[in-house]
Amino acid sequence: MHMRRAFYIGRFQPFHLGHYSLIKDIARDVDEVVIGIGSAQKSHEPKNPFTAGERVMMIKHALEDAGIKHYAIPLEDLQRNAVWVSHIISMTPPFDVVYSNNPLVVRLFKESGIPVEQPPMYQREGYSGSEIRKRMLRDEDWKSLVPEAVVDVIEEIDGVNRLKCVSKSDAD
Ligand SMILES: Nc1ncnc2c1ncn2[C@@H]1O[C@H](COP(=O)(O)OP(=O)(O)OP(=O)(O)O)[C@@H](O)[C@H]1O
Ligand SMILES: NC(=O)c1ccc[n+]([C@@H]2O[C@H](COP(=O)(O)O)[C@@H](O)[C@H]2O)c1
Repeated sequence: MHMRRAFYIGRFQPFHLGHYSLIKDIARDVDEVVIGIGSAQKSHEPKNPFTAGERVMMIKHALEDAGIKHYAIPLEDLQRNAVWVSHIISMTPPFDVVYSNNPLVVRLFKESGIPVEQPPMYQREGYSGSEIRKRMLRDEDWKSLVPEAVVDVIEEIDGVNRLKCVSKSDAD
């Protein structure tokens, strides 16, 4: 029997409850979820504090707790948007459908003839990587916006202090 798989990409800086809720929805429609960890080459920057491997840990532990079958694959950016979809396909398990709200991602996959679903956003005021990084810098509550497993990973890697350190010279 053909396994149905969906592809979903984000930077996951960090993986938050908006991503988590959406992946739980996607997992109801397909057998397995292929998660692309975008901009995998980036870390130690105000907008991208965490490494690809740390983001793999966040996703693995959060989704393991929920029993969701998935693959989390780090994917580096390319200078050439026109060949980006081929790059993604070359690095991932085969998938039948893409879920995204990023206009460029939607456009590139549609132009390649791959079906795209554009799901609604969950509580975008709080469930947003930018908002969570801002709260980390200000010592405001951010732990309620991410799965518990992600709090553990960020504490293990001293993530908040790293973000504060890399944000000192370069306002973002
Ligand atoms: N609150 C949310 N609910 C549902 N989907 C979300 C939510 N936030 C982001 N997404 C989806 O996740 C993908 C982007 O992931 P990304 O890690 O860039 O999240 P982000 O919160 O937008 O990050 P940042 O604020 O750092 O740019 C997009 O497809 C986007 O639609
Ligand atoms: N040419 C490229 O490398 C290319 C094109 C489109 C999206 N992407 C990546 O896909 C991810 C999209 O995720 P966001 O929705 O979080 O922006 C980002 O990491 C972005 O850099 C890369």
